[in-house]
Amino acid sequence: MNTVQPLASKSRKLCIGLMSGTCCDGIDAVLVAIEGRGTKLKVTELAFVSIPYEKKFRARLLTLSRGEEGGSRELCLMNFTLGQLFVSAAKAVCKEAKVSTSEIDLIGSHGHTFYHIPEAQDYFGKPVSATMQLGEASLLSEAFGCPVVSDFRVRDMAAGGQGAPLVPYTEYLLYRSETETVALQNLGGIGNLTVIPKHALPEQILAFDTGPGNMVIDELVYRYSSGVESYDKNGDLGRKGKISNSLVQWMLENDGYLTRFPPKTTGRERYGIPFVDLVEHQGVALGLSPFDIIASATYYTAFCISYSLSHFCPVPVDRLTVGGGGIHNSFLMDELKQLLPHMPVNTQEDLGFNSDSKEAVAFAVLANEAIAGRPNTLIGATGASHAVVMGKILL
Ligand SMILES: Nc1ncnc2c1ncn2[C@@H]1O[C@H](COP(=O)(O)OP(=O)(O)OP(=O)(O)O)[C@@H](O)[C@H]1O
Ligand SMILES: CC(=O)N[C@H]1[C@@H]2OC[C@@H](O2)[C@@H](O)[C@@H]1O[C@H](C)C(=O)O
Repeated sequence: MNTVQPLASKSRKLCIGLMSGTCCDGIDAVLVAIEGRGTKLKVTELAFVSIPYEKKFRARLLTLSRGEEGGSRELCLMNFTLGQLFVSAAKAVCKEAKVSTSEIDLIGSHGHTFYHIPEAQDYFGKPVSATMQLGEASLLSEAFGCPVVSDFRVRDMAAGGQGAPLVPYTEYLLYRSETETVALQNLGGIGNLTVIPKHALPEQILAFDTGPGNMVIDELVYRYSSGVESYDKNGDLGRKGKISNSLVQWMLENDGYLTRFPPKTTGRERYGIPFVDLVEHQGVALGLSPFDIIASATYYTAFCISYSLSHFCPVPVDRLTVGGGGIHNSFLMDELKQLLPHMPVNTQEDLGFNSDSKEAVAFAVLANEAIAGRPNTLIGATGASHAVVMGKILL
């Protein structure tokens, strides 16, 4: 018997979406009311909270995920510790909305991407894709007593996909247009682009990771502020520097990801500390100041987006809508607009959406589709052989 069926048919559900992104800055929790599903979906945001990780905890999580220290015991503990933090964030968003936890119908939790290797080799030398999201969802199930959907990416990988990006399916449901070809750029730790041609069918949508979003900028700022700041607030530091063509050219030549054709996805494994070490070393060798290096890294993020739009887009784009925390970096936004002089660039806010809650909303929506047994992936985003129902359902 399918015990989620009555819930799947409920006309209006109160759902929580939970996300910890590649910036590793904390947990985003959103409470939404969801009516309908598929192209009939209606989502109303009721409350949103972002609970930052404590500095020491964040540093340990990053160290552990780089595999430099820690072992099986700590990995096991981290899964449950994150699970508890997800419970606290979910409770906090209920409090913010003045909704009791017993009123929640459904939770969709992305967890935290601990490691993601879409193109690896297994022990026997065969190609394999693997990914691991932490944040034990059973703790949410126990705390809220409602169905919880989690661990979305693995099912897509099992179907031959890269397990990312997943938000584009929800962008298709919420942002498609009958009159325009819409492109959506997310500026999180990683940048990712979705192109939705006008009147598109799901299989006509293209989405992929463009390269670094804020990840390289954040790490540089962290270093130059001796750990006091973790991002370039409003882009003020980058704006003080001068973009170095030589450093940008060097980044381009040493990137190895940007020029590859989609489907493709990337993460901290490529643009994390080892990459930043090289960028910083090269910047110093070129005689650049910290501000110049931050400015050049910021420009590079914008360059990757404009390169991706001009090289990989199958159809002309009518407008670009940007979301994710990077919209608050006005230097980055200005550079992006300058690189795309003929394209209208706006933000999610201009369309009445919240940039910061978008990914958390997406995982509530993906959970809502999963409990109805509806495929919730796009093959043009992940490269899977067929669309699948992602998410493990805890009843
Ligand atoms: N006021 C601000 N000024 C400049 N940058 C900001 C500001 N606020 C947030 N950011 C940037 O946004 C980042 C967080 O963005 P977001 O929460 O969208 O990333 P994420 O969800 O962790 O990443 P991903 O989408 O790759 O998983 C911060 O690390 C910072 O770089
Ligand atoms: C493996 C992983 O966590 N990938 C993230 C990352 O951060 C942004 C980009 O790379 C995107 O592909 C994905 O996240 C969003 C939520 C997604 O799946 O759409």
